[in-house]
Amino acid sequence: MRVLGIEGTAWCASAALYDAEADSVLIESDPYEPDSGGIHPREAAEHMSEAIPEVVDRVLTAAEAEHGPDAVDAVAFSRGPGLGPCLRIVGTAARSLAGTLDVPLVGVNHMVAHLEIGRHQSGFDNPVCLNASGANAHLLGYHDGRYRVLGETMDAGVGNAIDKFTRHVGWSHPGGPKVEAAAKEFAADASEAGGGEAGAPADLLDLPYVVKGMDFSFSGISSAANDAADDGVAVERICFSLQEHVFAMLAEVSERALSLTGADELVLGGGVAQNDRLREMLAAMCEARGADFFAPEPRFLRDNAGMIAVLGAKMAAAGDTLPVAESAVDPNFRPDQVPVTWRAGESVARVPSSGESTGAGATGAGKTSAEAAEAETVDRRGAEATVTVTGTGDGRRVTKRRVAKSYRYPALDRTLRRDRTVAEARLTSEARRAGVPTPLVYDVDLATTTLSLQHVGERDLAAALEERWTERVGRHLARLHRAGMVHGDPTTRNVRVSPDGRDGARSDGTAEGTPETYLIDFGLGYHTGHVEDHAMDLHVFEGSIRATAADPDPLIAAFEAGYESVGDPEVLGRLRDVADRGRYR
Ligand SMILES: C[C@@H](O)[C@H](NC(=O)OP(=O)(O)OC[C@H]1O[C@@H](n2cnc3c(N)ncnc32)[C@H](O)[C@@H]1O)C(=O)O
Ligand SMILES: Nc1ncnc2c1ncn2[C@@H]1O[C@H](COP(=O)(O)OP(=O)(O)OP(=O)(O)O)[C@@H](O)[C@H]1O
Ligand SMILES: [Fe+2]
Repeated sequence: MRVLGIEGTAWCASAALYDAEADSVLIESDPYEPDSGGIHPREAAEHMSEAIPEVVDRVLTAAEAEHGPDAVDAVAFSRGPGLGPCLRIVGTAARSLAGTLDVPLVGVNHMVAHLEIGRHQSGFDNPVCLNASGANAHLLGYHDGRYRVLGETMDAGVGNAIDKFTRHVGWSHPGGPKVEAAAKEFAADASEAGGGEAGAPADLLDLPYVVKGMDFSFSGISSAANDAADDGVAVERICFSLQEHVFAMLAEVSERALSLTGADELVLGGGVAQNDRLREMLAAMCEARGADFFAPEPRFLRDNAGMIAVLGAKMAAAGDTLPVAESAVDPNFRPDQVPVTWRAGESVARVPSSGESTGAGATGAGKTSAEAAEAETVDRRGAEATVTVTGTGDGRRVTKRRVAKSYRYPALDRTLRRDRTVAEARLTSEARRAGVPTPLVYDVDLATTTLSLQHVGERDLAAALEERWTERVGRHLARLHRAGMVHGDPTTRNVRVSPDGRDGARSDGTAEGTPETYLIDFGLGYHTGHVEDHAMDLHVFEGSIRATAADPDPLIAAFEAGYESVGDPEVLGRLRDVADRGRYR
């Protein structure tokens, strides 16, 4: 099968021919380059109306010269997301070409295409995908016939966040490559001058680092970078610091997604993925956890019609074509709206089956959870920390050590680990005083960023997802919020449950209460009375359920009912806004 693809969601007018038998891709592109500022939608659309027919014509001419008049078996086009005026031009061109050639039309989601080109080229079975593009930034994982959004930016796309800074300092669009060059220059100059530790230049600028579960935010960092420029900080230093913060955030949430889903493959997509430092950090993160990493070559990372044609061929082969009457474009087309027809019959995502031994490096692996619970020592590795359990029965203790992340700039890494260890010790205790079941904190060692904690629960909620537990988590978060705190990372891996315990009575029948669900891992928690921050906690918890549960709705309904019975109804109202805001424009 040969598919002609058309791309033109924002800046890149592109056409491509994918020959599935030969697995070869011919791409012809014509970028729109704004004279000043960022992308102007009207100018971009004018560019598309001139450039799309030209690139299509070039590809079609080449295809027919080689394969004759029946060279094309289907026409695929980017249906969204993107700028409405640009998308409409692409849609019109695709419909008319499919009609002229009398072949089927395929409507492709641009973000799913960014993901699938990496999966196609890597041959990975079931990877988590990080899409790092201009207008977007999100993590996708396949589960039950859809790509779920495991985490995403709460405001700008990663490229746009960087471009916002370069516009501020008067650099032309696109800013990403210029920031990369300036950051490299800063690192080279610093290392010539003697540099800092571990080969890293000294003098990282302190910028906001905002991660909430697997979601993240760039608005604070863009403004802080602009302010630094206004204050006269050298622009190369800002570029270096911007990259170190933004890409470390992306590497961290990617690691969390691998840890939560149990996946051991990561693919990278999108225009920002052309950045060497981002790829280097992700490769280092994956190597440290024993996961495989793949990023396609640059021509398939930046916007291009090659990826549209490749996914278009898979969709056409699955019979997933579009009647013209239903082929309207969608500027807000989300990746999780796409029924993944081309992976039908594949095995479903691996979800950790036991909370006792997920992730690499578990010495308890291969044992049943009962056997592991009896063992003297059990090691587990979360996304941030290694956890060792010592002792038996009620005397069990957990030693949790936040380990250094080699992908992160050393001083930033140390600060994050230290701050989170302090926050976890403090908030774990304060939450308990507010009536939320949490482990007792026995000891804190900041030099080694290690906590000694009471062992609680018999398994992670991820391994026992039931409505009766999510209802309790709702109550616990409501109580926490009423006390002016947020958890910051309330996922199904950060709730422990004791299925055999009974509320109000110990499992041995004595009067002392044994709560059935505990919140753990408060490292991203903080004090706040803002409705917005409280709503974000609920958003993160619901996201972690959607990422792993086969039937999330009843679990979420129970969670919200639990929250409602104790908490502020305004927070549940705000939750709807937060969820919508994460949806990119
Ligand atoms: C919906 C669609 O229109 C949109 N397209 C898009 O954002 O173009 P894309 O080619 O994927 O990414 C462009 C972004 O990629 C950044 N970029 C390009 N090279 C870069 C580099 N070496 N380092 C950092 N950023 C880079 C640019 O600054 C720009 O912000 C998207 O995929 O979100
Ligand atoms: N106090 C505790 N009692 C029982 N088990 C615990 C305790 N603390 C941690 N664990 C276990 O260790 C795992 C990892 O701990 P934790 O979540 O604190 O670290 P992390 O590296 O931040 O992990 P993640 O990224 O999965 O959230 C937990 O999912 C849980 O199974
Ligand atoms: Fe893109």
